[in-house]
Amino acid sequence: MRVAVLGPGAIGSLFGGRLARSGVDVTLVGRPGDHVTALDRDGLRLTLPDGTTERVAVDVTTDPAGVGPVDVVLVCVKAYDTRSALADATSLLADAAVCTFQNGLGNPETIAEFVPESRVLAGTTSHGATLESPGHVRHAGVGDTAVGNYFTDTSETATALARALTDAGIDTDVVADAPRAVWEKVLVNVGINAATALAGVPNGRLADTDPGERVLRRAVEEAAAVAAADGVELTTDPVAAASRVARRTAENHSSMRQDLDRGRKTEIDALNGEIVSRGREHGIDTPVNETLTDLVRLAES
Ligand SMILES: NC(=O)c1ccc[n+]([C@@H]2O[C@H](COP(=O)([O-])OP(=O)(O)OC[C@H]3O[C@@H](n4cnc5c(N)ncnc54)[C@H](OP(=O)(O)O)[C@@H]3O)[C@@H](O)[C@H]2O)c1
Ligand SMILES: CC(C)(CO)[C@@H](O)C(=O)[O-]
Repeated sequence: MRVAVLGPGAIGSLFGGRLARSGVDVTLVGRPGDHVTALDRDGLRLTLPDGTTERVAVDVTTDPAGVGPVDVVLVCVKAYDTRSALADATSLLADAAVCTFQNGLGNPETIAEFVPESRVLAGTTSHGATLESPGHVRHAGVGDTAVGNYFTDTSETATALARALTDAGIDTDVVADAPRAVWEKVLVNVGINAATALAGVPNGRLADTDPGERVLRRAVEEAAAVAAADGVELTTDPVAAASRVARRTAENHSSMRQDLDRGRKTEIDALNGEIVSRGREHGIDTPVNETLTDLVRLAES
């Protein structure tokens, strides 16, 4: 299997590095900058959850046209970069299945603007990765990963990708209902990310304080109503699931909190923002998500 990783940041470098280390033919496709320069010069420095660091030789380029045909493109840019990254990399998409491991809603639909729906895969991952410095990524936390076809029945490519990731040390399940998997992760992020970013608290405060618990519950309940209207049948209680993740990651600073703290753009539009716009389409009021979205946009501005 030939793989291209579009967006070799934290999660893209982790997945790409693990695949390369296990012998898969993988090319990281990034934007010019210090990180890509360091990857090209020194390989990837990957610090593992046990604290050890290894160096992995990786093929990296800023020129998608030079990569040649691939079987799978892993889309690992932030949600707000999906469309422009794919538009810059159409040469990679001729025959490839394109798989998103991004957080948020709307990524598979954006990918489907570039390839037929039968080639759109979507996954979720609870692994945690952090870009420590150019060329250096820390695998901060181990978690579950799932992948499946988003619009059609499970393809051989989805199964082969799950096997390749599992062989590379990223245990990956094939899911028949990828939209549900994506939504279930979104419901966790909708409950945790904006609230922790705005309040400046670690995730655990949303499970062990009354105001935190209230904001999480209201945001997730609104989003679950939108999921139901979107035709998604949840298999778990989404509020309990989000609270469980908040407790399990009690000391973590959510990705949105880190983004706001560092003055970076957040993925609010693909998370709570998408709940608000889909809610409007279905005639469902989402005042808590609307307020969280407005406040994060205000903080970003
Ligand atoms: N990190 C995690 O632990 C984790 C876990 C689960 C899910 N996710 C999801 O995975 C996605 C990526 O997150 P991340 O933390 O890995 O973000 P990140 O570290 O910011 O990585 C994104 C990478 O994409 C690159 N990029 C942007 N536009 C590009 C383009 N046109 N062509 C090529 N590369 C491009 C960026 O390059 P520049 O350096 O030039 O900006 C950056 O290297 C997000 O949706 C996130 O929610 C992350
Ligand atoms: C699970 C999660 C909320 C833990 O911090 C993570 O997905 C994040 O920060 O985006």
